[in-house]
Amino acid sequence: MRLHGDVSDDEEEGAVMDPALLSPSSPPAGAAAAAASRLVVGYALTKKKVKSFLQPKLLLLARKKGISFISIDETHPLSEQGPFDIILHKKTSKEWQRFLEDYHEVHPEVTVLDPPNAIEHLNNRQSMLEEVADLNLSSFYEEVCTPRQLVIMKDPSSIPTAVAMAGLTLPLVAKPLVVDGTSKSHELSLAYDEASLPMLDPPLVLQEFVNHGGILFKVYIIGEAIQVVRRFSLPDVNTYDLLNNVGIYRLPRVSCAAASADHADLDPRIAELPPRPLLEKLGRELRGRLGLRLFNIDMIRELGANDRYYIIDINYFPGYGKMPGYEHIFTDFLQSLGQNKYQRCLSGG
Ligand SMILES: O=P(O)(O)O[C@H]1[C@H](O)[C@@H](OP(=O)(O)O)[C@H](OP(=O)(O)O)[C@@H](OP(=O)(O)O)[C@H]1O
Ligand SMILES: Nc1ncnc2c1ncn2[C@@H]1O[C@H](COP(=O)(O)OP(=O)(O)O)[C@@H](O)[C@H]1O
Ligand SMILES: [Mg+2]
Ligand SMILES: [Mg+2]
Repeated sequence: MRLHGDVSDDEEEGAVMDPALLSPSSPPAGAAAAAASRLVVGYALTKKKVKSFLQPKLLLLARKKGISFISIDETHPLSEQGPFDIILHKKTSKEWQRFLEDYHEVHPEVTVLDPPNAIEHLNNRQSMLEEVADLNLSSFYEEVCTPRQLVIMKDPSSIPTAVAMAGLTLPLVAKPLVVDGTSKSHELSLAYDEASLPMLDPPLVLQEFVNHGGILFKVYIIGEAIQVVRRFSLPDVNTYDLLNNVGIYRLPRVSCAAASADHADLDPRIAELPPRPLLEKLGRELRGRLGLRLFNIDMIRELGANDRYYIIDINYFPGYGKMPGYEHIFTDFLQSLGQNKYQRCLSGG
């Protein structure tokens, strides 16, 4: 929280936009930005994430609200950069984790979004869903669960026996166990028959495929704010498909931003968004249990069981840039963190 050198909103409104602020690839110089802002946000994000997240509309609005973004140089000590009020990051290396944790020990006043060990929980497709499995969100009206799944660490030849012993029903979605930001970790396949299972490549999770009318709900969480969008997903698998398909099918990358189904002409029973109170409860519970403030949930609703929802994926710091109005929600969130910190400062806490 900058207590000196503040610039009022009125002054900011009239200010001429520095072109450097409009280009995500050339963030403002640290000291200059810090001097003009009340909230300094350092970021350590991949190039791809910088491009999708730090869009001109976010930078413009942030600037108006007295928030500046500064790129962190990971090769230099963090204490020699900034000073930061908030650090945003999505980097999976152990070195970065240690670097950040060491810095946070010395600078507990800096808000780190989010703690590296909490993020790590989402980098593995088994641990990411554990908290959901422990949730007791099912009510008289709805049920929230995860598909049954099995982890295979090695020895592909043992998969058919392991699947039979776990009582999993085919078809199965095979997903790489570790999610590390590479496109390989998103290479999924669908296994139709038991005999082909040894062709899979562990370590992976095998998850029961759930028919859901081909529509997925992406639920974005930013602190306490929740936004949900519809995306096209995989088509349902029927008995005919099951009887006539054998082998392992590589799945295309589905449910990405280009697959928006928000304006599609859909059967209302399939298109209907999950009820708001359910999403709020889910967001609140998962925020607390995961210890994270920035994530999204991929959710599907079982076809023919209109009140049963399955959570199939949770992503840290997802593609917020494709979420309608994200610039407002995100800057409001950053401001609220700044406010809380300022109040704690005033009360000597
Ligand atoms: O695992 P899934 O469910 O696919 O979620 C992905 C990841 O979060 C991607 O980020 P990352 O590549 O950092 O893992 C993100 O890409 P961007 O960060 O480029 O936006 C995608 O945004 P969409 O493209 O909006 O789906 C988001 O859908
Ligand atoms: N168990 C499942 N049943 C039906 N469809 C699924 C299942 N798991 C994944 N999918 C489909 O595959 C897509 C990608 O799977 P997901 O687990 O979200 O992996 P990623 O992390 O690569 O996004 C989902 O968005 C959904 O369309
Ligand atoms: Mg997903
Ligand atoms: Mg994912």
